[in-house]
Amino acid sequence: MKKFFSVEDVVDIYDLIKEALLLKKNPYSFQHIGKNKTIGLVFFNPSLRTRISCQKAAFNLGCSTWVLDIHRDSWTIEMDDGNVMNLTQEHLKEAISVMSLYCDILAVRTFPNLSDKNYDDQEIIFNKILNYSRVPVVNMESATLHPLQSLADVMTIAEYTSFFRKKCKVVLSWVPHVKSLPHSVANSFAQWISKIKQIDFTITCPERYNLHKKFSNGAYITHHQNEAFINANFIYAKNWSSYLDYGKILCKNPNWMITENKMKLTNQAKFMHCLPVRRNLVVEDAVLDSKYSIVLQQAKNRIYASQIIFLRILQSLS
Ligand SMILES: NCCC[C@H](NC(=O)CCC(=O)O)C(=O)O
Ligand SMILES: NC(=O)OP(=O)(O)O
Repeated sequence: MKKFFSVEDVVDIYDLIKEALLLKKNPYSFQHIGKNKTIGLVFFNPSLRTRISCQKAAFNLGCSTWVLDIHRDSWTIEMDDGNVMNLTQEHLKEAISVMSLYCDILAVRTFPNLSDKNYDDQEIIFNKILNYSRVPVVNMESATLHPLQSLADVMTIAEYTSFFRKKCKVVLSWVPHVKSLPHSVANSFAQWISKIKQIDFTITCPERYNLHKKFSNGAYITHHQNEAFINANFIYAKNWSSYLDYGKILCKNPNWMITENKMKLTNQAKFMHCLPVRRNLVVEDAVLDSKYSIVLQQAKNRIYASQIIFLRILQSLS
């Protein structure tokens, strides 16, 4: 594997999930591969899980890591080309080129601006980073996708379905939020799920909240949340801002929150969320604290999702 931007960089997703689950059983089996290797983790946005699970994954492979939180620790970075840099201190071009000299894999988080749809859709920043880096780049959540999260999510579903032996219904449900949030987690989840043929996939969201067709292709889409929940085996809750009215918050209706009563419509569905989650805005305490919630299993699988990706890249280096 030469880079990890999306599911399209994966040859066989079933194989990848299987190997990641094997790593979970035997996390130190490839400790030799990371000897004298370094993974650089660069954050243009906050993180808890991605940052620490990637560090743990690297540790499991015998690699060292360094982390740079751009806004807290570094110079102000100029992202655009051709500007007179009166207000910014270092250009992305030098910053990424230099950082890539200090590691063997460069993992980067760059959220969308949510104001210029084309700019975000074309992944301008991530593509510049790919271009400037001398080493393979891993996506830790970009303008449109969060593939490490989605890999952990499909691994979690695999664990609860005896590796997809049972057909299952997965529902991605939009939920309310007070902030304008990216589409990356939802897009990426839809993209990965659509590659697994045993999954019957539904997306439910308010009017004008449909995701880009490129990612939601193949899903059954309904604006009636209750209808979507019937017979569901997994409810994946996530807020995103409107895609059509790009980045806008058009709905704050609290009736979209996931409640215990709504979960009763399902087939004893497991509750999933990528975290961080705002309690009693997105989901009721009673659901998050119930035995149906598998958010911590998802978070744990973030380690092995990163680990299998780092492993595949390290194997391709040697
Ligand atoms: N990496 C997981 C999700 C990150 C981000 N959530 C957030 O920014 C929520 C923060 C808040 O609740 O203010 C998102 O939706 O893409
Ligand atoms: N789920 C996830 O990516 O969490 P962080 O934003 O805390 O890394």
